[in-house]
Amino acid sequence: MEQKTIALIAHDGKKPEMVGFVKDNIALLQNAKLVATGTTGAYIRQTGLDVELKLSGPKGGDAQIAALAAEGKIDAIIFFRDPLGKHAHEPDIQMLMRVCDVYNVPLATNPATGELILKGTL
Ligand SMILES: O=C(CO)COP(=O)(O)O
Repeated sequence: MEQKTIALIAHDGKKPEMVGFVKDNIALLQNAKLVATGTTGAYIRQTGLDVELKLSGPKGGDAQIAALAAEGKIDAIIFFRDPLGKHAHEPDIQMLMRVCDVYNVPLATNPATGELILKGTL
């Protein structure tokens, strides 16, 4: 079976939750190729997993991941947004979610859905 590609993204207020999610699901995630926005990816690397780092979200990382999704190069996106925060790159965030809907790419925005997606994808 071909290796699946999972994108992982978390806003600052959600990075601890993302690291916890990755640790809880490390056995599944080890089977995948991982790609992440820059700062999220740096945290995930600390768990020992190999992850390709894109630019930081506010510097275009969300847009890079959206482009990969549009090209059919991503099997699922796990994106823990901070519902309490305001973001200068909000248009990029909306664009990423829109691209997921255009191309029917599974998108989880919380750990409960993220776990279901990992179990169904990996
Ligand atoms: O801003 C982000 C998603 O919108 C995440 O970017 P970082 O992982 O670089 O913090």
